[in-house]
Amino acid sequence: MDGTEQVAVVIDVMRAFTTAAWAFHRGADKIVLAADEDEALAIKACHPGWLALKDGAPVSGFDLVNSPGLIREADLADRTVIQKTTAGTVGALAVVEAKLALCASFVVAGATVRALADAGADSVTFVATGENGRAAEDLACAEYLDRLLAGERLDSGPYLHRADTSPAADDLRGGRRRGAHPADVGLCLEVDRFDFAMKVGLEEGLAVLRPLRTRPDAVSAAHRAR
Ligand SMILES: O=C(O)[C@H](CS(=O)(=O)O)OP(=O)(O)O
Ligand SMILES: [Mg+2]
Repeated sequence: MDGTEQVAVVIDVMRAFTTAAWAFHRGADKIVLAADEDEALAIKACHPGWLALKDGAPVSGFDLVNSPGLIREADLADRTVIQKTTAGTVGALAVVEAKLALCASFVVAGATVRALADAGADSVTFVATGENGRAAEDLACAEYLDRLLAGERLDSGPYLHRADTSPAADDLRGGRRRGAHPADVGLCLEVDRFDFAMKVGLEEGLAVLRPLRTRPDAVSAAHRAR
């Protein structure tokens, strides 16, 4: 795609963009997305006071883990977090130059759709990040967002069920993912837990994720115009 023309929504339900939303809720000012562990640590070295977060088991040099259940206990007031994960942050970096790039999960679903409507987006590319784009929880969230954007009144139940029965959820419950909290799956399935979308863009050479407040009536206004 021509990155500068497109609107992209990058989805990682379990767990990058559920964790990111919780980080903002806990006060984070911004989240810098890093391509890998080395880059995350290099960015941290240049910015004393910034906190580094990665997926997997806790590792020396990193301050936080990619787990909503753990992040919800953290005091991140006015802090900058550098996030590196296997799937979500990699997907976001791939579309960071798009005209509008949002990072999404179920916890910011409604706000994401409002942000798209607010921007007048009539063509949206959804990017499922898990399992090379085949992750059931990400595809369920993408379909949910797409149908909401089309103006359908939806029961989230069937979409959440697909995510709840996904291999990722099974791995988390079974303790096969490192750096996890028992509440992680449940926290990833809280639809509209937060009222902000999350927008990523380039700032001084860094990919920066920030909360994006939306107009509550944006979707209904967009539908009236169709
Ligand atoms: O932290 C996660 O859930 C995954 C990595 S792993 O499968 O647990 O190793 O990363 P994400 O990019 O959030 O899907
Ligand atoms: Mg994932």
